[in-house]
Amino acid sequence: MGDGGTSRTSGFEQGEARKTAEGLAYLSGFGNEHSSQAVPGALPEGRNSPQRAPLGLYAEQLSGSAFTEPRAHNRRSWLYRIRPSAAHPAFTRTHNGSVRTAPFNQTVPDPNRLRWNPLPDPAPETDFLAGLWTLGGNGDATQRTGIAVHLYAANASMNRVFSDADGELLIVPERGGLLLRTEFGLLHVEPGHVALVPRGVRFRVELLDESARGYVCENYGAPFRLPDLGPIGANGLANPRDFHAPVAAYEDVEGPVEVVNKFCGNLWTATYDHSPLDVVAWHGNHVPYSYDLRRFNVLGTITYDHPDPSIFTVLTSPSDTPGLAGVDFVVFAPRWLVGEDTFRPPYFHRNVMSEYMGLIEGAYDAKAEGFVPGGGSLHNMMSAHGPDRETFDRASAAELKPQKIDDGLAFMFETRWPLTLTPHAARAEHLQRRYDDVWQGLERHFRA
Ligand SMILES: O=C(O)Cc1cc(O)ccc1O
Ligand SMILES: [Fe+2]
Repeated sequence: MGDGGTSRTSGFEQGEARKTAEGLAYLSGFGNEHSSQAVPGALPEGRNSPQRAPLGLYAEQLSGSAFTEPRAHNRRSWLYRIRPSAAHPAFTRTHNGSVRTAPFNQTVPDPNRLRWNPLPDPAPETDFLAGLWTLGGNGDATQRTGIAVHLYAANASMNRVFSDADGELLIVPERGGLLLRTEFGLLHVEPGHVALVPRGVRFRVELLDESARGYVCENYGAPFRLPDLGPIGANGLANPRDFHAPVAAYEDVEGPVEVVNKFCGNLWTATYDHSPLDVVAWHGNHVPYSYDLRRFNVLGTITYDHPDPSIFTVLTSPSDTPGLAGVDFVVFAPRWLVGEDTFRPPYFHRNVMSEYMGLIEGAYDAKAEGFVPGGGSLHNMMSAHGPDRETFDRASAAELKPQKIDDGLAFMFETRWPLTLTPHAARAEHLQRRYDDVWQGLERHFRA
């Protein structure tokens, strides 16, 4: 059991947030039954709901799965808090900003290969929520299927609290460190790390640098889990112990706090008379977590051929068909390439799955230029893509000695359903107009 410190101030100051973020304690392990208390004795022993919870706290269950789902998939946590979550005034609609939700049907699904530059810099005082910009998605949030792909660009810490009833949020920072203050405690993530906030968990994002930018996969479907390893064996890819959950830390703040709730595609707001980040102790397995992508144990060929990128899956959200993911989160991390008589970069391909890719740092081995950190590409179902001309020419002639790829960190959200764009993504200034050209000039070399 981890003992967290109490956090009594909201710590909106950037310097203060960084001081708080550095040296945070964590609980380790993916999917564990964790428990934590910020004050000794706050966590009841031996039962979840004593007649009177310790220290005058309120006991409350937060369910991430139906009560009746099989034990292996059952997710819930028990929270011991200063006020029950039920103590809040009515929510009223507020503007959705640039956040959109499935079903996405305002544009026609596009078979073209598409690529975007990074989002333009936000207006002053843009927090994480105001800076969320939906690229597109699939499925239907009310049916709990599919995903949305969002980007964010922010230059101010939130002084409000957000929760998403529609799905879990996988946050992939590309620029700027973040301190996530959640009901369960604090998580510090930097570019190269990811954070996951489960469905319904309230949190606030504070910036640790002047500005922050990144990507979000909002997953309406089954919660992300670690992929099965099959013949790989008992170890490898993302190792469970490298996932960090927070230790309990609470705000004892009275006074108006704005809480924004995303529900079935719309943002709703209410002003509470206290901070809802007031959980003093908790236990359970429906918890936020972070993961450092550089801890990923990259596996690959040691003979020949380029393995399919499913071997780089960090997390998967299964659908109702075995092996067919609602979404996989895949990372292209630094690694050695040693394949003999092999075209080593990603091959030319057409995929029944749809691929959204982003770049956290450096370059990606299939694209010589144009795919830049903070930008993204979409190769929808069956669209033909692969190495650009320059990469093809270079890799076809390269001397095949062992080569370390260590100048980039890219990722993919790969989903079983095509992604439909929001109108603002389809018309964006930063959509590259001539992406197709990267495959121009691939010459014929055929000789019969
Ligand atoms: O399109 C991409 O760059 C992603 C990708 C990478 C790879 O190594 C093999 C197939 C694939 O779709
Ligand atoms: Fe691909």
